[in-house]
Amino acid sequence: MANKIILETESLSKHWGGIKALNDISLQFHDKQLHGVVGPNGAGKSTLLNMLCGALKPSSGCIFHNGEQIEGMKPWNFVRRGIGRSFQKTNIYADITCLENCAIATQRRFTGSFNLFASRHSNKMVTEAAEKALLQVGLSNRISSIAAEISYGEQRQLELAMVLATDPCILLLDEPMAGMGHEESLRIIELLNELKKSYSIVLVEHDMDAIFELSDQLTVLDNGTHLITGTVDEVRNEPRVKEAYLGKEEEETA
Ligand SMILES: Nc1ncnc2c1ncn2[C@@H]1O[C@H](COP(=O)(O)OP(=O)(O)OP(=O)(O)O)[C@@H](O)[C@H]1O
Repeated sequence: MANKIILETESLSKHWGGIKALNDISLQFHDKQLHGVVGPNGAGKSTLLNMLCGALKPSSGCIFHNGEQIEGMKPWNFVRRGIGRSFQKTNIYADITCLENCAIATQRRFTGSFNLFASRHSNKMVTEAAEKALLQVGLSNRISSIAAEISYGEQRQLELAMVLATDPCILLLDEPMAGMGHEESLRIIELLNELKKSYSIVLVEHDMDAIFELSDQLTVLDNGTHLITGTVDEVRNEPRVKEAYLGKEEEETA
């Protein structure tokens, strides 16, 4: 039986003036699966993630989380619902420790009136959640390191830890392997293979080898339109995709 649908878009569109960044996109994201999203530059991948995390309001269409319509809600409501987002550019606070970075991320859960109840007890919970997130990404040995002083690859791992520290059930990841060397990418692939056993992951990534290895479902966007969603084999064997994207990539890398 297929895993349950945890997040869903229905005819989702985002237009800026005459630019149709995304047009009429209907997708389903399943629990404990990794759903890859690929497409050439400007296809609309980041726009999709920005709408799925509540940072951007759709021009039209709907987003459902566990069947409940959420596209009109505030971004912090998305976080509280367990929808966590990482960014293309490293988004860490450079001058403080890895633990402090994760603690700040954890506190994003406790926004608004929750701050009224800040206490030693909640501080302990925040620290424990931050430590757990660092452990999950293999950075336990960096707890007290200043973020600016760890390697670039570790900084990307730290950013993943900061998403995990918000206690998500859905991870929206925008190019977590960007700028990484081969060894560092392999570490992230291993990590995502582990994380997808517990989370629903939407992964935007230009590294095709990584996307093919990791994706349970794969969506191709092209110029704001939805070309296809299927298994990696289905997508790779689709003639339109072969010609338009993967064929080109494969030729280039052959
Ligand atoms: N704030 C904005 N105002 C106007 N146009 C925008 C804005 N943000 C994105 N766009 C346009 O929307 C389209 C989709 O952009 P988006 O960043 O989502 O693509 P992408 O697939 O993530 O590209 P890349 O792989 O280069 O990151 C592009 O034509 C882009 O120029």
